[in-house]
Amino acid sequence: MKNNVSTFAKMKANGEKISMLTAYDYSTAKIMDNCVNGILVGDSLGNVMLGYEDTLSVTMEDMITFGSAVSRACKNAMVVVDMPFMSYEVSVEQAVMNAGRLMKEARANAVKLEGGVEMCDRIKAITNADIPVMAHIGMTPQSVNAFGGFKVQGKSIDGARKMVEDALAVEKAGAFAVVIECAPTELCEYITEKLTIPTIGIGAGNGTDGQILVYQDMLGLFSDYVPKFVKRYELLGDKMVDAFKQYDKEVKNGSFPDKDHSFAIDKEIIDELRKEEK
Ligand SMILES: Nc1nc(=O)c2c([nH]1)NC[C@@H]1CN(c3ccc(C(=O)N[C@@H](CCC(=O)O)C(=O)O)cc3)CN21
Ligand SMILES: CC(C)C(=O)C(=O)O
Ligand SMILES: [Mg+2]
Repeated sequence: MKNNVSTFAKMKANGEKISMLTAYDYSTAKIMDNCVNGILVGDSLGNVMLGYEDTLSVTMEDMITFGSAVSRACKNAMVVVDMPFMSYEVSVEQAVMNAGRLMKEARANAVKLEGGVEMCDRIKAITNADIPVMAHIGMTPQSVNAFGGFKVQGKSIDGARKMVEDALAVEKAGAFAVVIECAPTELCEYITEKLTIPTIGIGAGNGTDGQILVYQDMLGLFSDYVPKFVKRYELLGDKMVDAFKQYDKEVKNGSFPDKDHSFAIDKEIIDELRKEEK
């Protein structure tokens, strides 16, 4: 059966770590589906799929195009789709409408939105519509202009207190899990102990209930920037360069395509055709 909100709850209760990665397309999601517990169609697609400098330009239509592609591929992993910037901030009504679109049109199993205490009325209303909500606190990239950059959060006593408040508030509002991004290890550990819902960390150390990374980052396919928290498990970008250059060489020296990758015709037929032409 497909993983769902109760799978995640049980895993936390059993002390089992939860693994998540992002994916944005059918082919990648199909490969990933049986490897991790959950797949996030993140608005980070703005950076890694569309080449924007941040996530602010990502639209509902983008999330539906990429989200539905991933949903079509997943039979095992729970599929969570990010709500893009300005699709939930305006009002509770707007938030519920757009969360509903991600369920109906992207066939998400849950939605994710950024924000703590100030987003709790949205989290409550979406949850009341039976749409599971994953919250996202700490360094929330849609607030890059308010933060003045992608900076680690929660290092001061006020910042740490605010993050604990945010975590407790999103749990109370009904979130089934919470992503904590770019925050000190011990703070995330403390929050994880205080919450009954699973915490999923990115740049949050090893004390959270689960982890998430952007798949292009962990495969070495994205080089615009490499945050400190990214571990590159492969350097597929280098392997792709090798393959692309080999192809270019073989096209130019005529060794591709060979007979095994070409279609044949009876010699008599081609001879006859050539005769007719003369
Ligand atoms: N490819 C990709 N990976 C991500 O993890 C990611 C995205 N895109 N797009 C949306 C956000 C943006 N994220 C980012 C972007 C930059 C840093 C970064 O440069 N951090 C620095 C400075 C930290 C500090 O000094 O406070 C670092 O060294 O990690 C971190 C997270 C995380 N998300
Ligand atoms: C990195 C994760 C948490 C995310 O929000 C994204 O990929 O958009
Ligand atoms: Mg995101």
